[in-house]
Amino acid sequence: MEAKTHEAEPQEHQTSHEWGPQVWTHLSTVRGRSPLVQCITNFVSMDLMANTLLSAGASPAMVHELQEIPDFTPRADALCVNVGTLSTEWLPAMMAAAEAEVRSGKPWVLDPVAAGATRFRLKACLELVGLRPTVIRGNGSEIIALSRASVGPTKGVDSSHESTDAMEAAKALAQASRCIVAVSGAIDIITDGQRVVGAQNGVAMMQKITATGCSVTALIAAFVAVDPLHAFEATASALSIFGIAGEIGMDMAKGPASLRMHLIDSLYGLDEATVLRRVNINRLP
Ligand SMILES: Nc1ncnc2c1ncn2[C@@H]1O[C@H](COP(=O)(O)OP(=O)(O)O)[C@@H](O)[C@H]1O
Ligand SMILES: Cc1ncsc1CCOP(=O)(O)O
Ligand SMILES: [Mg+2]
Repeated sequence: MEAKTHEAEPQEHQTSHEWGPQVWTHLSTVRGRSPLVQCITNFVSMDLMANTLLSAGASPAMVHELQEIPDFTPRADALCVNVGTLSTEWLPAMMAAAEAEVRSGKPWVLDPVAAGATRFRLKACLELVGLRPTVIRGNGSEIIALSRASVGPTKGVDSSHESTDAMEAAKALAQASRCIVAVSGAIDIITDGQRVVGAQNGVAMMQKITATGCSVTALIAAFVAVDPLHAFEATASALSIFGIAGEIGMDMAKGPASLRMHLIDSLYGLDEATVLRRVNINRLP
């Protein structure tokens, strides 16, 4: 039987002013509870993803061996599945872990990296979507490809679309898959198929650091782990917090490499006043 943990009555839309305290509560709860996040992710992202989770106060574990899933996954508070360096050998572990999370009523988050680049990848992503992720987070091109279930010309893991180009695709995917869909970009779009908000934190230089998208997906998993009944709000909070850390990090950075370091430091050091002042989440039409 499928456990029903991550569906609550939709709340009314809030103003940006009202989001601040909620975003701070999500971050403080992650720091206080330190959720264990199992990550089955690509080789490129493992380091930045683990460090992002640690600096936010969560506990990362990169566990991807199929034989370990039955022992390990039930102990995780959330799961992050990322198909960035997908191979035939890894897919069964991703599927088994997702099924285990759903069975134990825990949230899991999918990052469909380069979903539209190859037929193998698209088919795998569609199978994973069928296992009811709590949240899907991709860039504009990935969400469009997944929503249309189509392979096409892509820039691989990078987006050739603005996040706003994927607004309707995101809504359709959220409705069809009954999950939260987040599209990252200059404006991060978050939708449950009905409500749509935009988180406008972050800096463009974050696109020049590999695995920032992967890492914010894992951060979403940590935030949803501590508030599974409000996955929509927790997803917006995670994207906003990561963006704020990027904004503060950019004040000290000289380029992508130092931004990577300062982003992690800023995420670790975020305080309540800064979060309340900088959160920029608004309803979108
Ligand atoms: N133009 C931009 N302005 C501000 N933040 C951005 C911009 N582009 C991407 N970001 C941020 O960078 C992070 C990674 O997003 P993105 O580059 O879209 O993902 P991916 O790496 O999966 O393609 C997200 O936190 C997103 O909000
Ligand atoms: C470069 C690369 N190639 C396969 S996965 C990957 C990392 C992609 O990370 P992100 O989607 O966060 O930019
Ligand atoms: Mg990505």
